[in-house]
Amino acid sequence: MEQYQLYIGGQWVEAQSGERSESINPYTNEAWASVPVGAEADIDLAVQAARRAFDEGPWSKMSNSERGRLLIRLAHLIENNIERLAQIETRDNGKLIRETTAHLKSLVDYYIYFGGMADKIHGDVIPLNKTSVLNYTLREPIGVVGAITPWNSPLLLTTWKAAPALAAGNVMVIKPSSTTPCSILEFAKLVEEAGFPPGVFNVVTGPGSRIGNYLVQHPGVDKISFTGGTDTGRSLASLAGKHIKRITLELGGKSPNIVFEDANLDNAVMGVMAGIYAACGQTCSAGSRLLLQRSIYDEFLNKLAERSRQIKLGDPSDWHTEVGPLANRSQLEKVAYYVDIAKQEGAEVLLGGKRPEAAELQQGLFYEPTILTNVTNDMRVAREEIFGPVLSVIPFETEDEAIRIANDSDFGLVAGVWTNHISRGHRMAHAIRSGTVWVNTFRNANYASPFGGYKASGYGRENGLEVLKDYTQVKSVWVETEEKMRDPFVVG
Ligand SMILES: NC(=O)C1=CN([C@@H]2O[C@H](COP(=O)(O)OP(=O)(O)OC[C@H]3O[C@@H](n4cnc5c(N)ncnc54)[C@H](O)[C@@H]3O)[C@@H](O)[C@H]2O)C=CC1
Ligand SMILES: CN(C=O)/C=C(\CC(=O)O)C(=O)O
Repeated sequence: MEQYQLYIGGQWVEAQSGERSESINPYTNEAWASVPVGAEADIDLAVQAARRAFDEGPWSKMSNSERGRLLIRLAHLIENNIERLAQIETRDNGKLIRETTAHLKSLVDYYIYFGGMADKIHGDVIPLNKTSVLNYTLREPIGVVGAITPWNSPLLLTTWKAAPALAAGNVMVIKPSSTTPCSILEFAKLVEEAGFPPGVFNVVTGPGSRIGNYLVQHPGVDKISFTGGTDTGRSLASLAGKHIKRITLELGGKSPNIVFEDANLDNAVMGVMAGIYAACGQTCSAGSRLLLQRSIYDEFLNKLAERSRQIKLGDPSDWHTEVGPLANRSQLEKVAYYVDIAKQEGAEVLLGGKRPEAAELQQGLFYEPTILTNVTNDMRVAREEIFGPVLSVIPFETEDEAIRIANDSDFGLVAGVWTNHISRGHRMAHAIRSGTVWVNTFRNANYASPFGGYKASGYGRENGLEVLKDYTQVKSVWVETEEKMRDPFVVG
């Protein structure tokens, strides 16, 4: 059994309570690691360490270039540990080794990109119509960032916060999901090895409803960055509001994948599968509503169902596996619950809709790739995030109807559009109310391209230059060169 500790102030420590819990491998359904159960006292220690690091430690005295070099050194350490970290995340989360490895390779690029950005974050000199005054702006770090991260892609989604936050000069207290803490704790070992000063990067594991809440309300925390469910995001936003605390929210989705009759149907089949079966559907970017033009409805569904039946479920650490287990038992139960609701609402199960029967899949938290038909957009299964391999198929006749259905959602995270009519692709991209639209592709992400939601999918952006707005604050400096102060009773 692997043993982990909290990483606070550059030290590896037990939780103040001494309490520990086990992390479960969702493929074997067995405990494989033991981690501390942090509580409020541990958050206090981590925030104090982060505050000290930001307010008076060597980090605050470093040049931007020195901070950038640390991030680039971290990138190279990740590069030397890709296989080990990928195996740990696959063991902790059940994500395919082919995807955790791809994620880890991309993390190298993230830390190089933001390491290179660290000494290019600056303000402006403002040209005024007053010659006696010099006015310039500074773009400064916000301070202590509390990052609350989810279980579906722990290292990737923690990096989406840590790389820009550290590049901008902030310090961090990370609260990973209590169901998948291990890869983040392993990652903290590389942060330590890279030479980040004590207190710059702290990890406290434990129940989000207890210590995540506490972190949001902590007076020593200046900003919260959250990725997770919309319900949790909603309660955190209201908590942050009470404390006038900045918060960015990367929340859920119920995203449309829209296939027109003029699409390359074979590519669209792969794109729909990427949207709903990758990561076993456990991604905010899941294309969980297939909007299918009626003229190709039967032809496309037959192609999709035939390929879906061939999907290889199995051991996520096997490179040939295409869909692994769900990440935790409550997620498996949630998926099964929504399929039951769908049936009660009149949906029909074209494929899957149950746990697999194969003997070798009984131990793990598996659910069959599922296609639901006879779905209308007002059904719960078309309106609520399931976060599993469950596709709801909704037909449409015209482009306008497709736009109406796509936008008829509380969410607005991503959308896919499949058409060989390029002007239609652009029209759809402009008409759909979501933070990302993919045309003839699906589930692309990159360190240089901003990602985030419209509507109930959250606010703020991660990645790209855009993310700096969420990890810096602007100060305006005025310097008067006139000897004599002007009229004190009139604004300058
Ligand atoms: N948009 C996304 O990337 C994700 C969406 N989800 C959605 O959320 C649903 C619930 O999954 P959960 O694991 O419960 O996600 P969650 O949103 O509750 O958990 C995400 C993170 O928030 C923390 N957390 C939970 N409750 C909290 C609270 N009251 N205060 C502060 N932190 C809190 C958790 O410990 C975890 O670190 C999923 O079924 C899925 O629909 C879940 C994970 C990621
Ligand atoms: C952005 N995201 C939210 O859950 C998750 C990702 C990136 C993606 O799917 O595009 C992931 O889990 O890989």
